[in-house]
Amino acid sequence: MTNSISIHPLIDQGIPRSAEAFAGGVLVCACTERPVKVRVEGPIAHNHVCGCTKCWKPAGATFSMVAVAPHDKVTVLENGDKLAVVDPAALIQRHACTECGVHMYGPVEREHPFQGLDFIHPERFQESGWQEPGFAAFVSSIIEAGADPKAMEGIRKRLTELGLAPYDCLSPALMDYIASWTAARTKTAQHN
Ligand SMILES: N[C@@H](CCC(=O)N[C@@H](CSCO)C(=O)NCC(=O)O)C(=O)O
Ligand SMILES: [Zn+2]
Ligand SMILES: [Zn+2]
Repeated sequence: MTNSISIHPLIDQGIPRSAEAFAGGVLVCACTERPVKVRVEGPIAHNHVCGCTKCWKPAGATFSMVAVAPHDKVTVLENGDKLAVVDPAALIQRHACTECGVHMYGPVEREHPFQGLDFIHPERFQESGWQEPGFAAFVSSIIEAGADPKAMEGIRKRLTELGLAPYDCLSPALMDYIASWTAARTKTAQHN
């Protein structure tokens, strides 16, 4: 019974399809008092579920749900004093609410193919209609968080059933994008 495996509470019953183009919204943390609010202006991209140990997950989830938006479209609206960077050494500078733990936005500031993008968790939007996740990244990494390696076959099967192709890194399209960026940079360096 692959149905008994919880991937993420919001998608275990099937992925909600976005009706129309998502125009952006406000991400809200889980605090009942003084919640942190972050505006994302315009659409999000590359929504996916992620099995890595670093992305924020709601209680009971095996995978996080994470997407990107351009950094200049992301603005802290309220209670930004509650935010702190989880790991200053990480590529993604995850800004988390120090009270409830929800990661609100994670900019990539270093020279990297994702530089200029912020990682966000669409499920924290107070609005609905955001682009649904399209693939599953870092699937093998759930073992690092305690999943039984013997359960992996069933988990990959369930992800596939949900329409989330499982990958142990990012999707082929994103991996090709990263490799193209690296190749272009290497070429430039060789010509200098
Ligand atoms: N096995 C590690 C993998 C962590 C990892 O590399 N995570 C990816 C994906 S996060 C969203 O897709 C990544 O790019 N991380 C950069 C960063 O975290 O700064 C683990 O599980 O910890
Ligand atoms: Zn909070
Ligand atoms: Zn992740």
